[in-house]
Amino acid sequence: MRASNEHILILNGGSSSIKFAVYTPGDTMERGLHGKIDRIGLANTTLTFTDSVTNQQASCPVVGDNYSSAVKFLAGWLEKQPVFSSIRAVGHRIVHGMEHSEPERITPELLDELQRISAVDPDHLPGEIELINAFRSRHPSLIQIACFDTAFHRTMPRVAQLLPIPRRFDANGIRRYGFHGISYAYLLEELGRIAGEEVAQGKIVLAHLGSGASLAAIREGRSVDTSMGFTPTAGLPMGTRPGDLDPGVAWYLMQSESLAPTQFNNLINHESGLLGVSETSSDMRDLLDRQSVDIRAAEAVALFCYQTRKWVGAFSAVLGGLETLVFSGGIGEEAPEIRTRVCHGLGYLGIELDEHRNGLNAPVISTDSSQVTVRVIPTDEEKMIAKTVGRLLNLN
Ligand SMILES: Nc1ncnc2c1ncn2[C@@H]1O[C@H](COP(=O)(O)OP(=O)(O)O)[C@@H](O)[C@H]1O
Ligand SMILES: CC(=O)OP(=O)(O)O
Ligand SMILES: [Mg+2]
Repeated sequence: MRASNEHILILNGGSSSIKFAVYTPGDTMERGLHGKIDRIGLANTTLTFTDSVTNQQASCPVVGDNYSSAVKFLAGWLEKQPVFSSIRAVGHRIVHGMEHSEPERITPELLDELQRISAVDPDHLPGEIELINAFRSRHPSLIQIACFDTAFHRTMPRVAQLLPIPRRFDANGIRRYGFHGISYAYLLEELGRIAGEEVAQGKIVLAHLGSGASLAAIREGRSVDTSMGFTPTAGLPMGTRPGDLDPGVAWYLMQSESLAPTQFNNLINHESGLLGVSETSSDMRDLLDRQSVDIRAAEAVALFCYQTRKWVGAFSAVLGGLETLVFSGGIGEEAPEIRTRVCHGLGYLGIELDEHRNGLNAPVISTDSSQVTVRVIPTDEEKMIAKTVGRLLNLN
């Protein structure tokens, strides 16, 4: 039998942030100390956390200006927290897992493999590997578990995975994988809990609209397609990533601007999307504030809404109809104007928003007579990982 004071630490290593949360395993999966380091690589990198006892927020400056220093700082800071001595396992969000379809205990072999494939997602994997190594070297007895963002989409039919490039590349694993799978798994579970299993087995589009943004088409509880592909730069425009880009643009820029591969990688991970088009910010809040006075901000917002609407339409075709549309992620959960503009003109699909409900970020934002139920469900990747780790270690 497990000791009642055991805890699980969850780490979600993003491209410019690291989120963390401590959970008590069990039916309720109670969250204790949690927080994040954000603005990694920028000035004023800060660790903010919520004290689980007082429920008060505090913050401290992070020493150093890159991902490695943020990882070291976080590991050192967590070790000093009283709860750390009762941490039994660490669960990691690993954004790219290629063929891995299940969560796995992190072994030296798995680490080697992640290292080998880290070039496929240079924006997430190297940082996530550093996080694993930091805890492995400082606390070798801690169990570490990898939960892959790609795993949820392993059910996609072959036609949704194939890339239309020479066949030999597919043999090397160069195909569409899709991401945000931990979030999608959580949203689907929540949908079943809130609306019932019959709804969760229906024709669903899940829209995870955060700094990274994607949509997934779900039927009978399984992913049948998603907007991201071989890497998280594909699909719709995001904070700093372009989404789908005419492949000829890559070659043209390499010629005309003498862009080196690393510069191109930087362009598609850090300089494009909302930031690239607006020339001011990757943050949707800033752009919504500025759109009436700055045409560049207005165009960035319009492009985001237009492309997201296109993906909803495409996925309704993939599913042969649509019954439920779910908005999630920072933008999906908090921006009524974006939801209105995404749904604009989708009446032909049976989508009818109730603007009052939408303005309140209500759980259901469609009208009672809408054929498609449109919902807002806050996602919780950390909780989903905690549940998985608890289940794997028989702690729940
Ligand atoms: N009230 C809001 N209105 C519009 N956009 C918002 C609001 N709150 C958060 N966002 C946007 O959500 C995005 C971040 O989403 P989030 O899911 O937190 O991202 P991450 O991928 O970093 O976890 C940012 O573009 C931010 O501007
Ligand atoms: C997959 C992905 O884009 O993740 P994030 O939104 O955390 O950057
Ligand atoms: Mg995210």
